[in-house]
Amino acid sequence: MSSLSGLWQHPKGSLILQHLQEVQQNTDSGIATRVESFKDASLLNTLPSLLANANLEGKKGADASGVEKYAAELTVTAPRGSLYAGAPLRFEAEFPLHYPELPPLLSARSILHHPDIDDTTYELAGVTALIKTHPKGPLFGCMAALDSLWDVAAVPWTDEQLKTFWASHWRRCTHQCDMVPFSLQHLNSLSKEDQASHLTRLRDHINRSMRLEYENNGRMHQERTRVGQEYSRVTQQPEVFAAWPVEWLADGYRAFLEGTAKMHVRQPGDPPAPPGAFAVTEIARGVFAFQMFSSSLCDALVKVIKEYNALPEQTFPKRRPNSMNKYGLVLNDIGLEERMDDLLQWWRPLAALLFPGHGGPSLDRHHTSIVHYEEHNDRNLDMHTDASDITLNVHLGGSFVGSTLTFCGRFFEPRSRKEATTYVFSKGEAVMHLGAHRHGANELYKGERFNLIQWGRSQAYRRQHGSYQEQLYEQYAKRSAAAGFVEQGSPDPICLSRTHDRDFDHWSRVYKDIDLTKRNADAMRRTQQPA
Ligand SMILES: O=C(O)CCC(=O)C(=O)O
Ligand SMILES: [Fe+2]
Repeated sequence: MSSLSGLWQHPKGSLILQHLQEVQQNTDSGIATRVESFKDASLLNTLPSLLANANLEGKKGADASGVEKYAAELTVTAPRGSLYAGAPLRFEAEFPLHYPELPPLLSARSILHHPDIDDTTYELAGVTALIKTHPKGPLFGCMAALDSLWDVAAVPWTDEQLKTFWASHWRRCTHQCDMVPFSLQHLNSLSKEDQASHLTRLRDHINRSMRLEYENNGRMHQERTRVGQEYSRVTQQPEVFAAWPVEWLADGYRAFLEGTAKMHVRQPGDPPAPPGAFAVTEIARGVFAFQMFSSSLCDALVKVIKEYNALPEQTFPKRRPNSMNKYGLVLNDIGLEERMDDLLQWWRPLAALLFPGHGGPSLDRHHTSIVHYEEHNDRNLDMHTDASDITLNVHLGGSFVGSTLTFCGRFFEPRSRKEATTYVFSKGEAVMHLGAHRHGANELYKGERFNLIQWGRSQAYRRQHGSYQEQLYEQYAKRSAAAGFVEQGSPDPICLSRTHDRDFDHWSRVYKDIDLTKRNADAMRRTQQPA
């Protein structure tokens, strides 16, 4: 255990160790027993001890707001027979310099289905909460909230106290705790005896539902691991599963990454980039296009997609890439998560230059999928913003007519539903834009189109005040709070969204005589795509 402080060089190394040990003791008698006899629940509970024993290569740094911290990545292999056995699981631990005044942060780096892991922040709420960083303990997370629940019987609470309890402790709970505040409301009206039996029933209920949630998540994780492992065994494209050679990048992009070519950003209509430069075209304000993949990489990926789609659904399920497409694939789920991690490393340096203030330099998580448009399946994609900080969209190929991509404004700007630009991809070409940039794919008339979409996310950026995500949540909150909330101003017809705009019905009546597919025709005249 003592190796931790040595390797990590954190001035509070020994205190961290002590806390990790406490957590270990706590979990032995704590969560694990509460989730009666379900062995996989304890996987993450043992994480702190694994962490303490791990041979950590710590690094010192500062987060976006300048807080100095010590971070380390660790790999955990779950015991055989566990639902989490199989691929090693990667985690990240961060301890700020001013620990324990500032809390630590444990988060998953691998995609991992587990009730203690927050789906959007990847944080391990339960484990982090148990690390005692404050005299009273940072009581966030369901587990810690449960701890407080056991004290309730002894101290009858006023309504005001219950309200505060709810606001500070239950906010982050998953649905397993949904009925608890409701149930607590009645507590004060009961006799002492009834309170005790009420709490016992409540505890039983929570136990049962937590157990279910652990089991369901574990099974989901196990199934995902199985699919990835089996597919990587049967594929005819094993080279896509091994580390990708740099030759799979377009020459100019490779030279940029290797530091032998400088980036040259041009506007459409500007003279071409000087010879030897890496050319990036700003096709719309804040939307950048460049050649990224070689033709061989595009072809190899399309083969993977076609091959996987032809496999039986029962053994190789096909998950929808986003809430609006029915066809396509989530590459992270078919055994390519690690390759997609590598891909993120390949475009982060460019994102750092093009979007320094929007998480570009610190992209560290992703959701990666394939969109596939075909005459008889998905033919277009409604105007939308992405659940990403920055998106990379690479055109892999397919022979098609139509299927252009239109960009409007950015979510946080008053002109978010204006300024449309329509673009036609070439094979291997990538487009990079903010997730907040409104865009949509226009009608495909013939053939099929394949694109790889990587939604890049930055943990550090998301924790900063004022990120797009925060604005998005605020906007959603406003919408649900005020029935009848509508977007501001008149949209360009092309920027109207059926799925995202509350005033869609109104504007679609106003624009009923406008042929929205015309944007396709305009863009198509500029290209010579085969039918
Ligand atoms: O059709 C495209 O190329 C864009 C797809 C897209 O925007 C998405 O999947 O988020
Ligand atoms: Fe998108």
